[in-house]
Amino acid sequence: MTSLPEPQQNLKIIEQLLQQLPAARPQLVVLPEACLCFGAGDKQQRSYAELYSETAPLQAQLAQLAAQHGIYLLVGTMPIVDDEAAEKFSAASLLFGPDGKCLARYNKIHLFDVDVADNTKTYRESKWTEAGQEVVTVATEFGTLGLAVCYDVRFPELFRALRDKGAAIIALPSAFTKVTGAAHWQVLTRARAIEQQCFVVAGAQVGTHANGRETYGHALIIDGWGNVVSECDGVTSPCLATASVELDSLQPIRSNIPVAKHFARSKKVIHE
Ligand SMILES: O=C(O)CNC(=O)[C@H](CS)NC(=O)CCC(=O)C(=O)O
Repeated sequence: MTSLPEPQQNLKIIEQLLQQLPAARPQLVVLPEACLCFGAGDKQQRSYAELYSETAPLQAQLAQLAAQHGIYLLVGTMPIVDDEAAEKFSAASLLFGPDGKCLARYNKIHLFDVDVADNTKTYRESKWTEAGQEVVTVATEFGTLGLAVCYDVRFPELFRALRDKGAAIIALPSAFTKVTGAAHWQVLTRARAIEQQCFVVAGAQVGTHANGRETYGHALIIDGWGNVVSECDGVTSPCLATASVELDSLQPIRSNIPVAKHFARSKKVIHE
């Protein structure tokens, strides 16, 4: 997506995308980071933040979309507050189930306080975002889903923890910068899939946004062997990358290359 600042306009784009979904169920849809509000000023973003509640208007609309299509809908991130008076919000990833219930919330742990390599831009996400404190996995009818967001992909320890908690698929909604994306996006996402022997489903923002920011796009679905099984072209927007995958394909990879077992052993040497 090339998300706009205003949530209702983005919801319209999401509704159109969902019209194009393949018929197969169960179906997981991973939207990009900041899919409901992108390129707004900090104050404007804060003004769209909701309490985490099934009666909050945006969450109710998203729940209704998940139920209408009978899908697992992972809402990249949206601004969520736990206290109406809070200055900062969580960049929260919410999973809605096919019955419209919110099944999980993950608050982005690693915040993008970064100067991009060519010095064109500085990012200070922690100025308006509260960092997450918890590793989150969630059981679905197709196995355990692990949740991570964008810049988290540079921290393999989080992905190890998700695998330890049983993840078979890791959702990675993102909004990579054009510069870092061109250099690192595919290498990082494939590396995390290979290391943890998990599918990685990485939604992406693409194009030029309201604040002039450029994002890299190339939403990806990667299998547990590191193959790219579907990819958006980095130009078309909105765009769906879709794949039908066999979760059982992880089993031979995991038994032939037993990294989880070997890590349990080496952890003592490395961390103690
Ligand atoms: O700010 C918003 O509206 C939405 N959030 C984002 O765009 C976030 C924080 S600024 N972007 C990233 O984490 C990029 C990571 C990245 O590009 C890298 O690791 O190289």
